[in-house]
Amino acid sequence: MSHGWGYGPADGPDKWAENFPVANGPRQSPINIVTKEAQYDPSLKPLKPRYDPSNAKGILNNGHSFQVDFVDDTDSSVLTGGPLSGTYRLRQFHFHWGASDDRGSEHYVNGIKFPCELHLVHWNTKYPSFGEAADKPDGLAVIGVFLKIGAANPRLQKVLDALDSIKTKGKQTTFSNFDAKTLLPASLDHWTYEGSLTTPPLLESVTWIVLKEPISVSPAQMQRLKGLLLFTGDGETPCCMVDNFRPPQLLKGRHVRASFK
Ligand SMILES: NS(=O)(=O)c1ccc(C(=O)N2CCN(Cc3ccccc3)C2)cc1
Ligand SMILES: [Zn+2]
Repeated sequence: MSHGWGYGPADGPDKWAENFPVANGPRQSPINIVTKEAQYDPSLKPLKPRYDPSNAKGILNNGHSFQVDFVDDTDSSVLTGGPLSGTYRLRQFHFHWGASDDRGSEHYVNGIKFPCELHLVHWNTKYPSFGEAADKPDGLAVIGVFLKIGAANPRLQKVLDALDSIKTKGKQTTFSNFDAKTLLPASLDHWTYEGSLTTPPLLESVTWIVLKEPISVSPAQMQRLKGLLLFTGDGETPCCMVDNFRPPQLLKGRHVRASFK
């Protein structure tokens, strides 16, 4: 039983507004980042991700992607700086990808798509929990990292190797001692704008921080992602989980800022 939404013709992004009218709201994500229109903002502070590898908890096939979850009951894995005021705790990271390497990312840069995009999800500790933060305008902060086809990325390997044990929807397994910082590129230069979750309930609560520098992923590593069976629970007709991305949404007057010249 699907949870009502997906990425196919019957339940995909064009249908989401039927159950989630905020889909047509003023601050929806993702967007196409037009770099010439992004204004350098010298007031943006250096981005400071400080993650404790021991907070890694588990890896879950949630039916529309897979996510690595972190213990978030203390401030041991947090993000500060950049456009953020206050402290945001790391909750989970997940990916979006395509059936072929010509698509897969949610954000575009000057109309350019990447084969995959990593999202590291954080919530504002001014609220008592992720659930409380998730519908507040300053509740969440997501770091977006583009993956570009190139050399195999050894830092992805532990995550990819765990996928065989979560082949179908609802499966999860322990996933410990993982430093999410190793998934970030050398440069933390970024674009930032006010947006939303890119999946239902599409809550307009996300400060997006999209890194300019991609990380590499090899074609073989991309194949591992595409082999995931999602959207289905055990016993249902298996279908490969691919194309789990929402297309870019209207800017509606928003401004994108750049942390670099
Ligand atoms: N692609 S994205 O980065 O924008 C993104 C997608 C999903 C999530 C996420 O963890 N949830 C979406 C809703 N879900 C259920 C939920 C739970 C509590 C309150 C409200 C809703 C959790 C976070 C970021
Ligand atoms: Zn995402």
